[in-house]
Amino acid sequence: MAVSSSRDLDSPAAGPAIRLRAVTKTYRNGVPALGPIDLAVGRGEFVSLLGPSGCGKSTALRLIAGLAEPSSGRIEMASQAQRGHSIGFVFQEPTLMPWTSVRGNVGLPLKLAHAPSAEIARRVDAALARVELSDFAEAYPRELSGGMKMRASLARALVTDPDILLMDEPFAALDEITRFRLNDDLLALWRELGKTVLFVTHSVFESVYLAQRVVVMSPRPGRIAADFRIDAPEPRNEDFRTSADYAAQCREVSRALAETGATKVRA
Ligand SMILES: Nc1ncnc2c1ncn2[C@@H]1O[C@H](COP(=O)(O)OP(=O)(O)OP(=O)(O)O)[C@@H](O)[C@H]1O
Repeated sequence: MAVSSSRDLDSPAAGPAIRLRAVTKTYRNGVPALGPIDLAVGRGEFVSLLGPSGCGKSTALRLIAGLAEPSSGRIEMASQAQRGHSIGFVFQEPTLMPWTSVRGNVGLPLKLAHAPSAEIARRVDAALARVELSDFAEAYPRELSGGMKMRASLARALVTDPDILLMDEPFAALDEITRFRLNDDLLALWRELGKTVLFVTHSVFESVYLAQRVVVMSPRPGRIAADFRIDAPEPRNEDFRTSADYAAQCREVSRALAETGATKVRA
């Protein structure tokens, strides 16, 4: 089969931040992990990819980040993001280097880009302030709570001022109180910074709370089963989380997820 895969420049002025056209991914071992999927994420939009374990959500993020190539189809990015600097990636594990401080970890992408040390210091300070971790700049990862480690990881993704933030179940391993707090802080950052966010999660509740659009994926190979626009007052807060409207939208998204067969027990 002819394979056409590319990460082309879209029109720089208009168009979405990210566009996937008939993208598929089959791994070398023959596992068809994803697609075909078509997806457009608008500039400044907050979109959540929701789907069962193994449906290809992380694969989709890795393809968008350029960490892997699609087997077929095309991925088009807005011009800034094409240069790679303009994508920030936050993983489920904070993946901090244990031998250096929070400051050293957060500054790593700038150090790798050979930025001058004064600029690194300035941008690291700004990123740490954004995630409320300024007081822990000199601490080592082992001295941080799970939530603080995730804040450091988020600061590291923000330090290059990317246009696009790709987040792969970043809060899944955290306790619920910490997760709610980070949800609110992430929304505040998104409102302030206007970045395009693509946020992968297993959680219906988290996706409806955070996203403007929830894209529901079917089991592997993941395809788009439903695409919901979430209707919520701004800013979203505890009132929304406890509202009948939130509960109703969660039910609707849950139903769509169940209709994909995702919640059936598989042999
Ligand atoms: N490098 C790889 N080589 C072979 N198969 C892979 C590779 N990476 C992922 N897979 C397989 O591709 C499928 C999709 O994996 P992926 O991690 O993208 O799913 P996911 O939806 O993110 O899952 P989870 O929610 O559990 O993290 C799975 O069946 C997985 O085992």
